[in-house]
Amino acid sequence: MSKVLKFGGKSLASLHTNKNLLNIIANYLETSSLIIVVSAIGNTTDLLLELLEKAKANKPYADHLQELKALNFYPQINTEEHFKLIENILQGVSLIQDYSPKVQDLLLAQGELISSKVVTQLLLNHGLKATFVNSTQLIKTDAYFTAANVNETLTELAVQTEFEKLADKKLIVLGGFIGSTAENEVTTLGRNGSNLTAALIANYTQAEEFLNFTHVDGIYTANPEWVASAKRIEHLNYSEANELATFGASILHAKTIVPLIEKKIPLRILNTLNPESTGTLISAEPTPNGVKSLTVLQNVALINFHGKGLFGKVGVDARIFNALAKNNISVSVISQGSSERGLGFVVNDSEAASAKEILEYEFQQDFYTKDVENISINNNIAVVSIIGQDLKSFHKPYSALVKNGIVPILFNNSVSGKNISLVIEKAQFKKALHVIHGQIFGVNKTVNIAIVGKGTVGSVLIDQIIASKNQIAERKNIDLNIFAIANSHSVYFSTNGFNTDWQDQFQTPQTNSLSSIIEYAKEHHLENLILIDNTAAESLPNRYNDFINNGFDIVSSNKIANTLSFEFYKNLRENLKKNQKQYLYETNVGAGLPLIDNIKLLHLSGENITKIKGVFSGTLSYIFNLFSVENKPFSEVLRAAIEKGFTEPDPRDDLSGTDVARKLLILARELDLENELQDISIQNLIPSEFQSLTVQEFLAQLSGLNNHYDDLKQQLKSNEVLRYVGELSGDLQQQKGVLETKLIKVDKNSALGQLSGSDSIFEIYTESYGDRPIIIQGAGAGAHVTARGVFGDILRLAEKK
Ligand SMILES: Nc1ncnc2c1ncn2[C@@H]1O[C@H](COP(=O)(O)OP(=O)(O)O)[C@@H](O)[C@H]1O
Ligand SMILES: N[C@@H](CC(=O)OP(=O)(O)O)C(=O)O
Repeated sequence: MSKVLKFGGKSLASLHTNKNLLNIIANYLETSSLIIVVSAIGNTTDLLLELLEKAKANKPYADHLQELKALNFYPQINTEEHFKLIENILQGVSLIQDYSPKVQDLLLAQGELISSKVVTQLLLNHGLKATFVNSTQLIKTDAYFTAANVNETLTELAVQTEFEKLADKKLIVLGGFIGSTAENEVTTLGRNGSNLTAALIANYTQAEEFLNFTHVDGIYTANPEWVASAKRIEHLNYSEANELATFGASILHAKTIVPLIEKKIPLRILNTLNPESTGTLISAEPTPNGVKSLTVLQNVALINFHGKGLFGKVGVDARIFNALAKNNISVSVISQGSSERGLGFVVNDSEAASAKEILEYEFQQDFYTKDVENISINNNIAVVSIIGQDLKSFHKPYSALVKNGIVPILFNNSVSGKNISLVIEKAQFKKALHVIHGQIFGVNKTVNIAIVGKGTVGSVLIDQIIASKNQIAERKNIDLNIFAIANSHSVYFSTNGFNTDWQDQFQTPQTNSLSSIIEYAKEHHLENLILIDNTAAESLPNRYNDFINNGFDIVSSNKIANTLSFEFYKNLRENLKKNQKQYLYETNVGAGLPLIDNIKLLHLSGENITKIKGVFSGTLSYIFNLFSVENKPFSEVLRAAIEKGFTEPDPRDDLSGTDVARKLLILARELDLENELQDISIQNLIPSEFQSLTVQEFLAQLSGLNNHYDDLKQQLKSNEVLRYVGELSGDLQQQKGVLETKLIKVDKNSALGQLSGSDSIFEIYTESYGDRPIIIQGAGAGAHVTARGVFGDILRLAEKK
């Protein structure tokens, strides 16, 4: 018994330096006779096709031809006969500026004819007695040039007759991919066809094994060129491998597996360049259930057949598929959706136009009676197949896709095996692969983050994410990848994600437009997108919808979006709902304190929140905690707060009460109250004569505030302290609540009175808790706690993705 060994183009690419091919053949030859099937050397087939196209366009091609000659040069092998033919064909094509599929096949076949002669000579030179066989004589096909169908009876006969004659030869070499018609016109079996040649020879010679030497370590869970985290598969059964081949895993020709099944010949995919790898075994042995791999068909088109009048009528489908089959057009995915959508099916894009014509002819009578309305072609699609997927658990990859803005145009599960194919927009196929692969194979899912704002909170957050990245990857299987960092005028990108030295990673901004973040994500097929807004910018919230429409969730420490008009607030939420996206802003009130989520949950669970009251501002907390108990003028306390960096650059932004009012409004809207900022009664702590000063003037005159605040302090009883509070009350079942911010006197033994440092406190009164409010208290400001809070929101989103 013999073994069939097939070597792909890349395995032959550097024959002079690469000893692996010789070693592999010599090793196997010690224990078995061998039939070696070879593809054309390197990218010869692609070069030949390019030459044809150049000649057809009447462009110069001499350089290209030279490249081809160099690639196929081997001493002692006279390639003149082949190159004469190649040059003649190209001259002819240049003259008439066209070529037929028959001419294409004759030209391409020269690649495999040369390589099989070269490999024979190489083996002979190394003392291995190799015999060359011209495979165009063995593989008999129909005349469907460029993708000819093998005539199995004639081929079996030809192979067996030839191999009987060669019974005493232990090492035979032949070219894959090529054959000939009954009239001896040269044909090819379609791209990657050498695998099919090898499988047929294995069948007809009853080989014990088919070893397919390629340049990757085996079959992977997805094309490793597209999905870097794809894993090698140890074992596939025939039916899985067949689905894989049929649905586009270009590592196998679509028809490779069938000839092996009949005689149960095992196929092993191995790597010529890495002989250590055990590769992938394909055999009749059963394998565990579950998804095995993802494949893509790219050169396809979707035909939509609209014919409401015909549905329900017997025999329509048969008419469609018979008409196509008669013309040798095969259909890979079929979906008969709702009657409005008619029937959709996928064909090779090169056959789409003739498929349409054939059907228009077949159904001309039905067009006339208006039973068929329209037959259209969509070339802008790809088919992603999930091999091994059953319908039971399909909802998971499906919803992962939808969350990433990829809505399949149609899908079906194959009749031939466990496999679901999705027709999607061509531009989205790589992203779809990443999303499904991450979802199914439990390998880490990547969450791609763009951070706008690299001030105090922004930069602390970036450091925090980078520092915790590895732990999160290990514990949660989530890879947090910061792909963009921006401020109001510059955007910086990093293909592999920013890391510890992120500050040095961007010396010059790559662009200044925030839209480029969206473009970059599209171009790089990034999935699971989050935009972080760590700015205080008024303008950025207006861009949120752009990001949401393009697949981003939003996390924001910026309060603006929640405090613009209620109309804006509502529209944003409607758009989030429409796009199934989320917007988290836990840090908008109380920085890192778990406030908003708790209020949301209480409200959602039907708990009637009757009042929320508290010290919402860490800055004002610090100022009045200190001022109330220490014997210091107000200006001195305020200066201490400024020096500690607790205030905004202009402290009047804090003292005006607007920040507290915004927080109050955000909480009110969580309770479904439709208040506007203007509805809030805000006590401005700046006496009117100080309100129109410049910042510098104001800072120079702080002591002017002392009299006013001393007066207030005088009025305090011995057990009282001052607190600046926000309060939300009224009938909260109504559309609007009563919202006010004010400086009040409280008992120093009360919860509010006991507040210290720059802590915030929130008292949440509800019907069930009566007059004992839920109290949330702690550091309510500061870059570190705020960044932690934003980080918490990111993780919340990442886990749901
Ligand atoms: N699931 C998959 N596993 C491994 N490789 C795949 C897969 N799908 C597609 N490929 C592609 O198949 C290529 C190998 O097949 P091919 O080019 O025919 O090799 P060769 O020319 O060496 O025979 C790889 O470069 C890889 O990109
Ligand atoms: N040379 C042909 C046939 C083939 O199978 O090649 P490879 O084994 O290198 O994919 C092609 O490029 O399509």
